[in-house]
Amino acid sequence: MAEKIILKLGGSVITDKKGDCKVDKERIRALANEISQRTDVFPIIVHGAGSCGHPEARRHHLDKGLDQTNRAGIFVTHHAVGRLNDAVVNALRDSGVESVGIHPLDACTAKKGRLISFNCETVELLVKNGIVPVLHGDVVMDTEQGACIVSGDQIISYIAGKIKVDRIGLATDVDGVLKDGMVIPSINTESAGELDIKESSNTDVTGGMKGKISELLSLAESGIESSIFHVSRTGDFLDGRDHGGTIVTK
Ligand SMILES: Nc1ncnc2c1ncn2[C@@H]1O[C@H](COP(=O)(O)OP(=O)(O)OP(=O)(O)O)[C@@H](O)[C@H]1O
Ligand SMILES: C=C(C)CCOP(=O)(O)O
Repeated sequence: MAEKIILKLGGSVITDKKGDCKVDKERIRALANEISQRTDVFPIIVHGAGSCGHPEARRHHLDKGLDQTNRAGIFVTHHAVGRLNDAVVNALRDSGVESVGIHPLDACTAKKGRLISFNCETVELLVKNGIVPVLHGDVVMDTEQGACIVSGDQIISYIAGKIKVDRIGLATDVDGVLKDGMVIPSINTESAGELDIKESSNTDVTGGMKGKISELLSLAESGIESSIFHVSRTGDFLDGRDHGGTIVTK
């Protein structure tokens, strides 16, 4: 039976973070092609927003919640990341991988920026029927602050707590978690405290690498490991080979 995995495609690798919603179609096509060549793994895909969501969310200060002045930001931000989601789904389907987009705005609610509900049964049934669910970071309605931005990393942490998967991998634009330019092969809560993990050099409302590590460390604390690696090593991760990146562990 195929291994069930969660694969995150970082927003930085599927968009040009310098442009305003500039989808990197070539990169997405190449990743879809990599995925289509594997029969031993079945992925649940989660992607970030990159330049299709972060600039919009920042402009409408949605990370600070909703008020009378920024309600238009819901549509604008969701629409931008929705365009990116369509591009990922279309590329997968063009490569022969049957897939469909699942949008957190429609499926989830949050409280103070943290997910409190997400019916994962739809994701499970899609997987059971051989259809790849493609989720993403999104604007989500929030019981306390009106709305918030939920990162793809938080989505991973939530669904991995509900759906049993064999492996979790995050493809990004750096080789892993770095210290003095070198990849740290493995980190846990204790060792991460000693590292200088910063946000992101691009517009990012969800904490960049710092936010990512914090989500993955809480997942690791519950016994679920994950890997961060450079996007060029995605094939290695899919095949279960050494990916040269960082393993986030307990
Ligand atoms: N210690 C560190 N090691 C590696 N990268 C770091 C570190 N500190 C900060 N960073 C920054 O984090 C960035 C990666 O995080 P970023 O959130 O941009 O990734 P992403 O894969 O695009 O994810 P997302 O889709 O959530 O935006 C790197 O490009 C780098 O600039
Ligand atoms: C900015 C939006 C809409 C989602 C952010 O998700 P991330 O790129 O995974 O942090």
